[in-house]
Amino acid sequence: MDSLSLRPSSLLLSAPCAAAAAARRRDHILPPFRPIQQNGKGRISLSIQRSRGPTVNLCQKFLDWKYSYHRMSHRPINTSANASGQSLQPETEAHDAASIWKPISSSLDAFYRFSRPHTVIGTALSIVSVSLLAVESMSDFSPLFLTGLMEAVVAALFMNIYIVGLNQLFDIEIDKINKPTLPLASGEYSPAVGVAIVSVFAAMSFGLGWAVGSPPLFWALFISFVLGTAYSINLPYFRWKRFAVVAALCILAVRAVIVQLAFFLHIQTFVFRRPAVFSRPLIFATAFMTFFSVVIALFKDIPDIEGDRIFGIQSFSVRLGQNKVFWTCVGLLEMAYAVAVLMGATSSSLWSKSVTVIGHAILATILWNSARSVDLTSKTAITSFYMFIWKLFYAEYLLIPLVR
Ligand SMILES: CC(C)=CCC/C(C)=C/CC/C(C)=C/CC/C(C)=C/COP(=O)(O)OP(=O)(O)O
Ligand SMILES: O=C(O)Cc1cc(O)ccc1O
Repeated sequence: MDSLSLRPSSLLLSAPCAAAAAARRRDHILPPFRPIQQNGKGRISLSIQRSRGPTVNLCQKFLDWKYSYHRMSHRPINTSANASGQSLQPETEAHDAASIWKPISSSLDAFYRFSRPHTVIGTALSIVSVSLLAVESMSDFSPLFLTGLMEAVVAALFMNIYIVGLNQLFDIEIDKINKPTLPLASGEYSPAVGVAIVSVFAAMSFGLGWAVGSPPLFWALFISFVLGTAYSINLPYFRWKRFAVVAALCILAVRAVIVQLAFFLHIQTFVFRRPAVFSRPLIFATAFMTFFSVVIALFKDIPDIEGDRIFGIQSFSVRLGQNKVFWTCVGLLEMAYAVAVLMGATSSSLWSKSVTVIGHAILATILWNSARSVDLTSKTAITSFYMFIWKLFYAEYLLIPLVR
């Protein structure tokens, strides 16, 4: 099973050939190779495709050198006995410790990449932040609140890992071009391992959601599961990521509506047993995150134009061009900051007014200055700006509990 019944609808070139050509054009320092494979002897081997041009030979030489250097630097030096013949052993022990630690650290590293940490941080921060909107006084910081919050965060993170993991399972071939370091695309995880991880995380999320017994929490998990599945899965009428507007609506529904409303309701009605009241900061958070979700949905595809085009994903960047989408995203975020400044200015609380106005004005300025210096011809520069947008997303959730 190479990827889960992925059938690119508009293949102009044969996928492996196109992948090799695309990889050659990428501004990654990577040779045009097929996925990294473990050859069973612990050595990483790369199966080079078709032509072996000078770049490939250079890369192969570099990798051979790196491998032999790696082996040399790990070769144990015999210090098992000193001059008087006494046994020393530390090198063997150090070698054993390294051979135990290395696979553990590389599995942790692969799982870290598989979990798409920028989305995990966003989910955790957003749920903590909207939960704080339900806090009315210091006495609300009770073990009851902390338990309810922890349950919601953990269940949502499990679902987050299911959603992003399922996406990688159905995108193995696309990610070989767009995101070759993801563990399914690189071959570090087999599809069977991917299926096992996503199944376990979906089950743990629903198990926890069910055990907690909070209707808003359970529905939040269920709707996110349905939308996350429909977004990626390759079945008739699904794989909504192919349609730019529907794909953006899925992300908007979860990140703007469900996260704000359902997680607030979980704390407000299930944990605190208070009536549902949609306060000004909650409405602000939902409106602001509507802008932000659209920006994330649009922006995440800007660096991926190559693979998306080959596999028939009609993203906005594929249809309109990277430059247009980039500046639309910057414009949308600047508009959201302008609305936030205006809304802060109308606050009746002086400290909240100051924090909201000044905080958003600073973020808007930083965004503008950073956007102007991005080299739109470099995939690395666009990707790093995308990660900067996630940092603005985190910063927003630090400001939201201060909005009154
Ligand atoms: C459970 C809760 C409340 C939150 C989960 C938080 C998440 C993951 C929200 C996103 C909702 C959603 C429907 C996401 C689908 C988006 C997805 C998996 C995008 C990846 O899209 P690609 O275009 O394949 O991007 P990459 O190339 O970066 O993989
Ligand atoms: O989480 C999200 O809001 C969308 C998303 C963005 C991304 O860069 C990778 C995965 C993903 O789900």
